[in-house]
Amino acid sequence: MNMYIEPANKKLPITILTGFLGSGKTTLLNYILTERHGHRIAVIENEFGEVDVDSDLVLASDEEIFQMQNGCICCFVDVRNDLIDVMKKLLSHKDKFDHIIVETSGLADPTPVATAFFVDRSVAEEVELDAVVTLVDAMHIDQHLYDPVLDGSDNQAVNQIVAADRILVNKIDLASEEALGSLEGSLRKLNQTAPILRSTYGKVDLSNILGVNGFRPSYVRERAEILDIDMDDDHDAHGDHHHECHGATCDHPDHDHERDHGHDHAPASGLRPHQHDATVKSHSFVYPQSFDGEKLAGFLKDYLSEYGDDIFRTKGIVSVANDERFFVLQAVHKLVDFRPDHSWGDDTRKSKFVFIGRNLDRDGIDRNLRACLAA
Ligand SMILES: Nc1nc2c(ncn2[C@@H]2O[C@H](COP(=O)(O)OP(=O)(O)OP(=O)(O)O)[C@@H](O)[C@H]2O)c(=O)[nH]1
Repeated sequence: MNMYIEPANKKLPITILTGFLGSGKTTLLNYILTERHGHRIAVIENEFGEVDVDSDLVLASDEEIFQMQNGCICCFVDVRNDLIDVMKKLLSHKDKFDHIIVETSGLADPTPVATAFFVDRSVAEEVELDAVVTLVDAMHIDQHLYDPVLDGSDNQAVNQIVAADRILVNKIDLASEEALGSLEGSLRKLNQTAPILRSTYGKVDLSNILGVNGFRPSYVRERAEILDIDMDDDHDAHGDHHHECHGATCDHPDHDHERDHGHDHAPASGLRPHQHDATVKSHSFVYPQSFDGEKLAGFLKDYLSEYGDDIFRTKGIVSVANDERFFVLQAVHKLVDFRPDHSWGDDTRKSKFVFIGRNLDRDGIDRNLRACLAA
């Protein structure tokens, strides 16, 4: 049985626009919709706390805007099902646009929203996640990141930053250079890989946040960049091209096994020091060998269905034996999307995985991954 999804011809890229309440999502969206950028965009908006689902598809110039207002998109299964229905409607006349933006409510956790696209197979085959773009209010974010009320419970402001592929620090007109520097330092501790951009009223070079997979020489690199996986051969400097990761036992100096998404930063706001999920970590694994694709797909599915509550995101670029194409892994909690992409071309074949979450068993993951290497 084929356990991974074969690629359809051309997939519609989806950008998930997230950010805490009032961070400037609608402002950015309006900027995107009025800017000439060559994309024809359909928008799905999810406002928090409104009553009705507006099932009309509203056409606004070249763009299509669809409002979902019956609850928070990340909290209610019904709303996520609505999202799939909306998506199917959009896909039924996809000739009219080439990009979809989903604006989540300010209290949403973007990961369940991203997950929703993988749930429905017919939708999953037609769309792909371009990027999770998280807006940060340069002036107010501290009070949410260090919210003492949330001590010990889920903090959506933190989750939004952790899940980001691009972070846009907005409202820089309201913050000093010093405060921005310190904020960016805090953001870096939460998310070590997403590029951090700055804006006022959402004005940003849109090529940095939309269609970020376009126009790069190496397709492998491009996909890796979207997934924020560093595919650079760190080991060149050491003449160690074939270094294998041994998880916890690996002592390679350049190896990025454990990125600490936890943080005990001193709050700029003067609130008492607060620990956000010091338990959230990321581990990466790199292997020069190719994998048995079926085995790996089976392992990922089983492992994430068992531990996916704690594992927020899993990403990877994978070399599969006897297949010219590199495979892209993108999982959100328990839902796994693992599929072939383009040919490796001139790029060196190697596999790299990133696991982000709590209570990660690095040795166990390493052992299990190794068991899926091609014979
Ligand atoms: N000074 C300043 N104000 C901004 C900037 N960007 C947005 N705003 C203002 O911030 C407020 C909130 O912006 P929105 O775009 O509505 O924020 P949002 O993220 O969509 O808010 P929610 O829908 O509540 O989640 C509005 O009054 C904007 O005009 C900025 O760069 N500088």
